[in-house]
Amino acid sequence: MASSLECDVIRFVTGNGQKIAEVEEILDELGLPLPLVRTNLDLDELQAEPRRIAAEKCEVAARTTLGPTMVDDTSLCLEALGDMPGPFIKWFQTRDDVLPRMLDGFESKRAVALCCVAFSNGGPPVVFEGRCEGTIVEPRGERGFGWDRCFQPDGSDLTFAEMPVRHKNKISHRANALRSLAAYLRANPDLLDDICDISQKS
Ligand SMILES: O=c1nc[nH]c2c1ncn2[C@H]1C[C@H](O)[C@@H](COP(=O)(O)OP(=O)(O)OP(=O)(O)O)O1
Ligand SMILES: [Mg+2]
Repeated sequence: MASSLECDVIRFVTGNGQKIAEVEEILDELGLPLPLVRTNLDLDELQAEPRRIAAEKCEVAARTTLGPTMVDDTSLCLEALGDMPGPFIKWFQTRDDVLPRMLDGFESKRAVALCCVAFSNGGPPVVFEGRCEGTIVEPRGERGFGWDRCFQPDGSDLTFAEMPVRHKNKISHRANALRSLAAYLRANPDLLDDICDISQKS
């Protein structure tokens, strides 16, 4: 705790408070409590391949915030629909049961949640991808956000919205992306030189 006060900050650019809450909890759990500060910038999201959306958004954000920046862009890919809506998922969340209704008449209910976390400390962004496979089900549960009530990860009888947040944060697409980021930052501690000393935090 004390060391983070001596640190500069990383701007986490998002309009979604629940997303950054999960990111902070996952990083804590990984023993890497980065000094994140939420910055609520409404930036355009280039519609492209998911990794590029995150990279582009991070680059624009780093230029705008003029400092170390992180973004998370999350896609939900439905097998029956050729991986659509993917990054467009946000615009399909008009009703709680919209995902199961979209798959009415399709045999496959398979879905992949894909989280792309991009980080830049001024240079070109690096992107880390995390996946979580599962199935789309009728909405169940009260926790979480977005499409958590309709996503049941493989290996569980519960939707993300039914399981304790700690459990979601162990197995989620976001946790998998942040594990790769943590490994990268631990292998390249010089990247955080101006921000914080992660050796005190592991
Ligand atoms: O773990 C998740 N569990 C359930 N739903 C989720 C999750 N993560 C993102 N979501 C939702 C939010 C948004 O409807 C869409 C992704 O869009 P995405 O652009 O990444 O998020 P956003 O626009 O809400 O926030 P931001 O300002 O960081 O772009 O899927
Ligand atoms: Mg967004």
